Amino acid sequence: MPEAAAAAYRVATYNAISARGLERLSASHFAIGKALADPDAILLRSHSLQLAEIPASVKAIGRAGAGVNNIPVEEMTRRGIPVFNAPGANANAVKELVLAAMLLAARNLVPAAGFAQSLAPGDDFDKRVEDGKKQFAGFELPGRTLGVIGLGAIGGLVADTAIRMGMKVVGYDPEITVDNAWRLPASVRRAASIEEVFKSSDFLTLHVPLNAKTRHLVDAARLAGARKGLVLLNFSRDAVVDEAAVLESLAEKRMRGYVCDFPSPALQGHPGVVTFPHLGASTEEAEENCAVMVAEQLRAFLEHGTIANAVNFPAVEMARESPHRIAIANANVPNMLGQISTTMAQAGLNIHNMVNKSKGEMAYTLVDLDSAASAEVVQRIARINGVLSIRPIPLIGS
Ligand SMILES: NC(=O)c1ccc[n+]([C@@H]2O[C@H](COP(=O)([O-])OP(=O)(O)OC[C@H]3O[C@@H](n4cnc5c(N)ncnc54)[C@H](O)[C@@H]3O)[C@@H](O)[C@H]2O)c1
Ligand SMILES: O=C(O)[C@H](O)COP(=O)(O)O
Repeated sequence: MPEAAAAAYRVATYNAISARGLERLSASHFAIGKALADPDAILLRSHSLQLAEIPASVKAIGRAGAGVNNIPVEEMTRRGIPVFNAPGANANAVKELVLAAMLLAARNLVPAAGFAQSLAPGDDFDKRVEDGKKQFAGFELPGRTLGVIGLGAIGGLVADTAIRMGMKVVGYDPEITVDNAWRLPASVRRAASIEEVFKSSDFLTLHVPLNAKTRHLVDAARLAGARKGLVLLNFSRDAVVDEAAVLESLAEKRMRGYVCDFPSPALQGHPGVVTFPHLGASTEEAEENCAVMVAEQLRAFLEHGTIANAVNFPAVEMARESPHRIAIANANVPNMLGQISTTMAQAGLNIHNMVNKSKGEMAYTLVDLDSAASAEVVQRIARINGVLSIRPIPLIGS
């Protein structure tokens, strides 16, 4: 995309982002380019973003997808930079791949297809087809139990579809949101512990983010308590599973199969393992949905300071009633608003409208002023202990 000469904002991309999303950042206001220098925002998918790639000019990061473990989120919070993602935008794509994974494991489709492809031509071709098929006889899904760990956007859809297919579903998610709980079919059984899910599942599917609590959530101890013949499905992240423990369980014929979206040297060529090249969100629809959602969120933040779907910032909306808007990220401690508004009052600035929201240890404030704040006032606010970032947001014409 050509760099607009007078663009108000610069966006550096670190992965291919769907054109439908980039179209939301109009060329008149946004210069977009691969690893563009001095960007106001970074837009990426799974690129593992290093701190050295995040210069001081960056005001926001947009992840066109769900997982943000490839972004140094805690450091961004300390710098007062929101990290946006696209919750739910690729959930259907992942759900469909999970269903495919269950079906291919139940019917031994990968080795069966390999067998059929490998048959040499010859007179007895049909006989060899019929003789060979008995090695691949499988089982059907209705009546089998699916365990779902993580009942968010993807886990919820997988649970719902499995119920519709006649499976029993047992779910585990101690941090489930009220909205996600309401969306679940009533017949999803709530497990009291993660061990109960392992014990009662024929298939177990993981839909949690990768973080300190979920790293090696599937380990040797939990697999030892799993139902014999378990098929484990991992479309979450590689490190949610201890691969060595899975390979051992497969070797001892306690587990039936491992289907995952994360190939690794240790898994290569292993019978009982099927891997895909991180394909979960790679559909035209999901790529568009994610790019459009995150581009809109970045645009709203850069142009107006409003926040939707930031993983580290509160949601903040405020109708634009003044061209003189200031956005401030600050520590969520007493008297921050008092100090900010006093500094503005001392400079003779009148607050027209204001909103302040907090999330965990940080807070975010939008202020519409009746007149412009000078660079000196902005600097004075920036120096208040606890202010993480401050940004005057001029109203740019359409
Ligand atoms: N394979 C792919 O291409 C692909 C695509 C999309 C997402 N993902 C992965 O899937 C993850 C989930 O995506 P989502 O859109 O469903 O996210 P989500 O935020 O909607 O759902 C995650 C759920 O996990 C739950 N959770 C967190 N910690 C937990 C724990 N210790 N035990 C049980 N539940 C826990 C949360 O409460 C939440 O309900 C992403 O973070 C990403 O890593 C992979
Ligand atoms: O977390 C996600 O959204 C997925 O892992 C998709 O990653 P991708 O955008 O690189 O396909």
